[in-house]
Amino acid sequence: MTGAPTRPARPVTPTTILAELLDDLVTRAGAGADADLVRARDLAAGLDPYLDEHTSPASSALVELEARTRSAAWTGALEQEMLSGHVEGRFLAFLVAMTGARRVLEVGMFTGYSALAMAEALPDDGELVACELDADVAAFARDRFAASPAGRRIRVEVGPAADTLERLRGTAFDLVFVDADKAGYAGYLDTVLDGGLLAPGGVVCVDNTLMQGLPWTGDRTANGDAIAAFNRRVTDDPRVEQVLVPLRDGLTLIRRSA
Ligand SMILES: C[S@@+](CC[C@H](N)C(=O)[O-])C[C@H]1O[C@@H](n2cnc3c(N)ncnc32)[C@H](O)[C@@H]1O
Repeated sequence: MTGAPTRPARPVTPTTILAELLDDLVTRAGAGADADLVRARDLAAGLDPYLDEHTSPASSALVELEARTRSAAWTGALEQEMLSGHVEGRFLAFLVAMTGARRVLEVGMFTGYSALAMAEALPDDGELVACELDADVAAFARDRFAASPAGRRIRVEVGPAADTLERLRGTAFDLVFVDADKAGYAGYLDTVLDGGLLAPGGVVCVDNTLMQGLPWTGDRTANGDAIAAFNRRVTDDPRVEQVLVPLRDGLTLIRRSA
């Protein structure tokens, strides 16, 4: 990445993709656009701003982290759209506080937004272990963690998450947030469940389980297929119960079956 400003974020969630499609239709229809079409566009386009406005604000450290992520010029596999952001960050922080989690594991850290959001909700002696493959983006995140008091609760593990999870076998976490390579999701969940990584009563949160709507519409892509297969596997897995929450690009909460 470099310091040059990059393009505006593109839509990457079912709602924002829908809003963009409807906006194109309204534009194409011109002055004669059907009132119901305009209403459908406004419903879709207004949802995220409404959620933002009515969710408690992010800390100044998170606002700064997001601004720096948005203004960096990303290359290769990384892009600004990977950042989870305000509402999802608040949701994850709420889960940490609500469950009384003391130990959190994150698989896929990027610039550290969700890691720092969750760390801010941990008690003083809490710890968050964040796995990240890319050493440069890990350095970006570490720089932001150093600028926040909650950052000292975060330990970054650089390398393939599968290797880190193997090393962590037997270390229990109260909350696990999976947000890395989609093809790896099933393996991560298996290691977490079978490798002693989930504390009794612990919750696993898995991101992007709607994957831009690809599992039920549109073109086949590797990520869409991986998420479709993962969702089917979890649905059929007698070890767990789950709920798919339509937050941003979909967040599935998973716990062991009673
Ligand atoms: C969607 S981003 C994470 C976003 C972050 N959780 C947030 O809220 O801002 C996915 C991250 O997973 C990392 N990643 C991809 N494959 C990985 C792997 N095998 N092991 C560890 N991290 C991986 C990518 O480098 C990327 O930074």
